[in-house]
Amino acid sequence: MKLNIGIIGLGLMGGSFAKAVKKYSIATEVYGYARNEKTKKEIEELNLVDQLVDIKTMKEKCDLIVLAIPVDNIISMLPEFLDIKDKTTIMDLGSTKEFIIKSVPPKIRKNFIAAHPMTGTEKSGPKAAIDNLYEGKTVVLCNLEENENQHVNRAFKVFQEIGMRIVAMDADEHDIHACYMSHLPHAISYSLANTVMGHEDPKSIIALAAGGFKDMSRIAKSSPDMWTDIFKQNRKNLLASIDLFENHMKKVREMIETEDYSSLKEWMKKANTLHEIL
Ligand SMILES: NC(=O)c1ccc[n+]([C@@H]2O[C@H](COP(=O)([O-])OP(=O)(O)OC[C@H]3O[C@@H](n4cnc5c(N)ncnc54)[C@H](O)[C@@H]3O)[C@@H](O)[C@H]2O)c1
Ligand SMILES: O=C(O)C(=O)C[C@]1(C(=O)O)C=C[C@H](O)C=C1
Repeated sequence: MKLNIGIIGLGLMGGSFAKAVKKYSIATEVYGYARNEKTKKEIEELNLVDQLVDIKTMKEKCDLIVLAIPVDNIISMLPEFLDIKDKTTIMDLGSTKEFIIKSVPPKIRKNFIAAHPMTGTEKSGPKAAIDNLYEGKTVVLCNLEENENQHVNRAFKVFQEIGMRIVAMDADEHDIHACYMSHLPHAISYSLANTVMGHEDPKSIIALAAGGFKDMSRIAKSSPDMWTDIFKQNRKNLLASIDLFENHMKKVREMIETEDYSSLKEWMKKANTLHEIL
């Protein structure tokens, strides 16, 4: 399958997607769209796309247009695509799905594939784009029954050819799972980073931080632009998950305070079992 592919937003996800479709010879041509001159220069220096174009040209030339920008920006850009051709597939890679799908204008709903690749890093921008980000990873596709077959088939082919496993799911269900396995961990990592920086001076952090703290705080480096939008769009689920997490913090605090070490050990043993399945 050879497609003209347009990518809007050539940061970690979009830039890595460009690399993947080139590697597997899926694209005849890869077109990119970026807003500012600094980003355009970076994209050109990194040779991420064949050509940088405007949205109008992308709509004329592309079979598949991929939105790899923060989730609120995806929603605000949707009206731009009201006049795409029937055979053009448009797809987003956003980390939330319910709000985005609800915001798709009915006229282009059949064209719009709501995708969430369950892969990434804490880095952002064109320089963060890497080879093999998608290979062997899972992509969640939501509410596919609202899409026309030609667009579903095209999305399946592209993701399969870049080596991904596909899971289909309802958007509301997706947002709950993504909350517990991605959004809550980010809220915890940001909280941990701020807690430690509020107590420890930079010199001590540099001298003493070891693997455990580095592992737990890696994702606290993630882009505030991207994550503010995600927390906003998945607010309801995130609030519920924070309540459950706080219950565990209260529980561990209580077991330590009352010196109930046998319960503490059982609680830890239960947590150990996570890695029997992961
Ligand atoms: N980072 C991850 O681990 C990860 C994983 C899965 C999904 N996602 C989702 O993928 C999307 C992109 O995330 P990313 O990590 O690639 O972010 P990123 O910051 O690395 O890249 C986004 C790029 O889009 C540009 N951009 C923003 N608004 C734009 C607009 N209106 N028009 C054109 N360009 C615009 C930014 O300048 C930036 O270069 C987000 O929706 C995010 O939720 C991210
Ligand atoms: O590995 C990382 O650094 C990530 O943050 C990737 C990660 C996550 O695992 O939470 C981040 C956002 C997603 O939408 C999907 C994946």
